[in-house]
Amino acid sequence: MSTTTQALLTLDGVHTHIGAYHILHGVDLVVPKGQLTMLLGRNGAGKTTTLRTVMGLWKVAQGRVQFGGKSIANLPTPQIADLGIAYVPETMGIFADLTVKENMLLAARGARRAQDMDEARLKWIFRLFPAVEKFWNHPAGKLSGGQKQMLAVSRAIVEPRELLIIDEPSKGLAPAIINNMIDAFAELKASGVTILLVEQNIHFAQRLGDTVAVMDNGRVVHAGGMAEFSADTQLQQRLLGLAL
Ligand SMILES: Nc1ncnc2c1ncn2[C@@H]1O[C@H](COP(=O)(O)OP(=O)(O)OP(=O)(O)O)[C@@H](O)[C@H]1O
Repeated sequence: MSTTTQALLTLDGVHTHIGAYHILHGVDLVVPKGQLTMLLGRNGAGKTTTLRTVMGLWKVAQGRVQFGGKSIANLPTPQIADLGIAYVPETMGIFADLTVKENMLLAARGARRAQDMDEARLKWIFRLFPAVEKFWNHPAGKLSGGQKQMLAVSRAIVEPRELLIIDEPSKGLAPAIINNMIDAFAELKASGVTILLVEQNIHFAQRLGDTVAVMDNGRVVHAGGMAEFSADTQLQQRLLGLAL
């Protein structure tokens, strides 16, 4: 990372316990402003726990979490969200029985009707994710996996947010849908949003990521530029166990 790049989110020696288990063992992570950071690592490395800890869904037992220079460790989750962080969990948080429109209205605080939502923003979301417009009045539970993921991201950006945190957006999606997703994230980033993604799909990660952090056993064991990481297949093999 260049020294002129400003960090938007910083984790410093973060430890998290879940019940009796010590899961994060001193996570150091820097998410530079305006960039797309990929958080990679084998199953069980601690990626989801790291995201949940940032969002205040797990308690920070030790260490610092700073967003825009302000300490957010152990603030209540709604307060963390209000500071400008949107989080899309792996479960996506969609209400299956409600329509796409109702799901969007619930995400837009204070909006009771579609007319109350920022029209220009909604048009921009429709352009990024046409399925959201196409299935506007359909129950969200009827959408395909890819469309649900697009709805989940649309809900996260229905109001301007500085940082978007998404857990495995490409999971279970067909390659063609993943390509649409890549284009949408690239455009989101171009709009100035900082993005932190957890990924298992290395090709998705390589095509989108500016920076990369790799976790293993509750720690970040590698951090740097995605271009360098992409070029170093031995490093990928060692850290992710990928077949060459
Ligand atoms: N609610 C929980 N109770 C007990 N252990 C948990 C809980 N959630 C996660 N863990 C454990 O914490 C460790 C890290 O899990 P985490 O979900 O953060 O990993 P991950 O890197 O996101 O993996 P994956 O890619 O499989 O989602 C794992 O060993 C997991 O079993």
